[in-house]
This record gives sequence, structure tokens and C-alpha cells, in this order.
Amino acid sequence: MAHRPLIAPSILSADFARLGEEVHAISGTAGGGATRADWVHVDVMDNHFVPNLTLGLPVVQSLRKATDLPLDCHLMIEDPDRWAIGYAEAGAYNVTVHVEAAADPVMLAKNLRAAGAKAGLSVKPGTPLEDHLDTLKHYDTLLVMSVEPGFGGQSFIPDVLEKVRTARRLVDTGHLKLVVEIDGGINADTIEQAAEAGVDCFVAGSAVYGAEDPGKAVAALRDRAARAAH
Ligand SMILES: O=C(CO)[C@@H](O)[C@H](O)COP(=O)(O)O
Repeated sequence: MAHRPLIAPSILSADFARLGEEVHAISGTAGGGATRADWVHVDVMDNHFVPNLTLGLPVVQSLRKATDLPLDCHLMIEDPDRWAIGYAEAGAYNVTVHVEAAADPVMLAKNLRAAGAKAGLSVKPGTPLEDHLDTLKHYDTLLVMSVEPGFGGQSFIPDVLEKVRTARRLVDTGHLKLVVEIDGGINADTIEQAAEAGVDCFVAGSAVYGAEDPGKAVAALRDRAARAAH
């Protein structure tokens, strides 16, 4: 990993009634910017692709006005081919769809880029990466799920690190050009193994919003990841 680790707090663990303040808490510039998140991770769930229901486009549109941090929208929904473009048009920096849900992921990536967003592809813990390498050539980010999608606060599944190592190898050898992102159970204990395996961007929900000071938690996680990656 050549650049500094990216930390993307998941607002799934934030207080939805105080979303603006919760995003503000990870936007500070104290410590030379150390307490500032790199991306805001927004978990969109439709109660069909996953057994949970969270938020959708109107909330993303409001968040876009409330922060200048890049919005990293993770769509855990059925039929992303139909809905994902709306998130790009709403100003999301990165829109991630699930390979298990997309009908035509290559066309979807092209459409997302044409709408001005980065295109992200996510794989559930049980989905092999090898089946989707050609598709990944069309994507900017790969989101490796390290828990079953649907809920925050679950335990990290270490077996998925093999997928991270494979992706890292393919990126480092120039076969793919991707930001490698991990999501689920990332905290002070697990972030080091993920960083060693080659993750660029770390999503963390409860480890950030369960902390007394979310900004300080961002700084501490980035620091641990940076030390482990070297
Ligand atoms: O997408 C998801 C869950 O489906 C995640 O973004 C979680 O929200 C991460 O939460 P923690 O595991 O870090 O608490």
C-alpha cells in the first residue's frame, strides 16, 4: 500500500436522528487532519437483498449538502442496475453494487462512471473473487465484505483476507487498478491484519461511532493501519 490508509466510518452505527452532527464529528481537522475521515460510508439496505432496511436516496441527497466529505454509498439492494445511477447523480463519490445482485455489472460500471461517480463492486464473504476478475477490470473499487452484509457490530471473518491478498497482488502487478476496501468487524484489533493483507480503505461502524470521540477513533484506526502496512 503506497498511500496513507483511508478510513470510511459507516453511519449505520451513528444516531440517525442526529446524522448531520454525527458526520460533523468525523469531519474535524484537529491533529493536522488526523481526526478527519476520508470517506463517509453510507449503507443502503432494501430489506430484500439483505434482511434489514436503512436509508435511501433522499438521505444521501441531504448528506451531500451537509458535508464535503466524499460519500461512499454501498448499495445492499436488489436490482442495482436500476437504482445505482440515482446515487451517482446525487453526488456520491463512489457507488458500490453487489456482484451477486447486478444483472449487467460491466454496463452498470460504465453508467456509474458516465454519471460522474467511481464504480465499486462488492463481494459477500462466500463469493469467490476468481469468478469476477474480468468484471473488476471495469471497476474503481473492490469492497470485500468481512461479515455477512446486513448489520453492524458483527465479528470479522478472517478467511476473506485471502481475497484481499489476491486483489492486492493483481493491483500491484498492474492487472487491476482498484482501491481495495474492506467492510465488517473492523476495529483496533482486526485492522492490522487487514492492512497487512493489503487493504487500502477500511470501513468501520461501531469502532468509530461506538467510541466516545469518533474523530479520535478515526485517527487511531488510521495510525494502526499505517503501522501494520509498513
Ligand atoms: O455493510 C455493513 C454491514 O452490512 C457495514 O458497513 C457495517 O455497518 C460495518 O459495521 P461494523 O462491523 O464496523 O460495526
